[in-house]
Amino acid sequence: MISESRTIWWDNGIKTIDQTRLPAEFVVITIRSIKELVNAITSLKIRGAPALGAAGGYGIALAAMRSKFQERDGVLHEMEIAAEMIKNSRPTAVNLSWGVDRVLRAAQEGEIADEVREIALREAERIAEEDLIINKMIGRHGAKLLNDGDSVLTHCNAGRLACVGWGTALGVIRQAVMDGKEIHVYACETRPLNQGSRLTSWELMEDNIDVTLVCDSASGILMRRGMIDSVIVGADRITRDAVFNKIGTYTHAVLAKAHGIPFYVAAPLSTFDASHDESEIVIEERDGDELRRLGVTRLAPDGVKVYNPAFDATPIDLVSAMITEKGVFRQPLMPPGIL
Ligand SMILES: CSC[C@@H](O)[C@@H](O)C(=O)COP(=O)(O)O
Repeated sequence: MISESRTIWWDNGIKTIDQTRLPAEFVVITIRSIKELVNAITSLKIRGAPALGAAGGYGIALAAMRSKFQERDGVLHEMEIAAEMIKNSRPTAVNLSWGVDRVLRAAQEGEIADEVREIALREAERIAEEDLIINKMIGRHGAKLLNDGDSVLTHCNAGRLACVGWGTALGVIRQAVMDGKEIHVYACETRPLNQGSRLTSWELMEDNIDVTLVCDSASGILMRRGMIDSVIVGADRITRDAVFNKIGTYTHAVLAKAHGIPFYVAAPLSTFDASHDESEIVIEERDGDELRRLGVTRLAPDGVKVYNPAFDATPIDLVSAMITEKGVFRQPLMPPGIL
């Protein structure tokens, strides 16, 4: 049975699965303040571009609901302050600011405070509901690229946990399996925070999809031995010239090119940012302790210098096709209306 349940929803606050506790524990948390939301985003309790889009939208609704102001402008002002805090919590994934701005823009239409609140929550719900529908469309378009018996390599977690449901890269795989194809997935562990081992392998096993966990640097041997038919990853932002995704994605893309293996990027149109080039995008750098330690276990000498970028940029000429809700795009790679 393939899971269609939602990973983020509204119920007197933002409800979501705490992804830092998987796979050991499945815990649903309730976020009731902007401070808690920013903490949940920076600590990766909520993560993955489309899930961040929904969280950003719900965050603005939360700011509206919690505002004590009786006047429209007071509520909107508090929402704008919250918007800045939320957007600054993770700079690379464009969906976060996209979700925040979309709800903020819609709420401007409200003429009185209560109407602002009502519109904000309605728009946030719309983003979440649309995400599920869009991911299903991505899945249906992308599944046509996979053949019965294929082995697919994926990196990080671009599954239902990273979205409101279904997933982008994993949504393509889910759909292919639902279509009756036998698909085998190699999930890269995704150092340093192990989204591949903790989340992707858990999620696929829950759905009885055949998955083998490999360390990130095993992709070369797998490709050289002819064990990979295609690579499918998600994206945090797609500029005119590059795909930003979890650190390590670029390495798989270069290897795929060298071995003549298709490298696919599955993402909604909301992840495309055609107004920028690679050079203009800030890549989030995270705390060095993510490499120095694993929980309480020391992995490196205390104080060793660490460079810990959370994402890398893959030049788009390494991408074989973009899989979006509007279809699969090869030449040109950018969907119509994006540029
Ligand atoms: C559909 S999710 C696409 C990306 O957001 C995903 O591949 C990724 O890189 C997530 O990084 P993370 O740091 O775990 O938020």
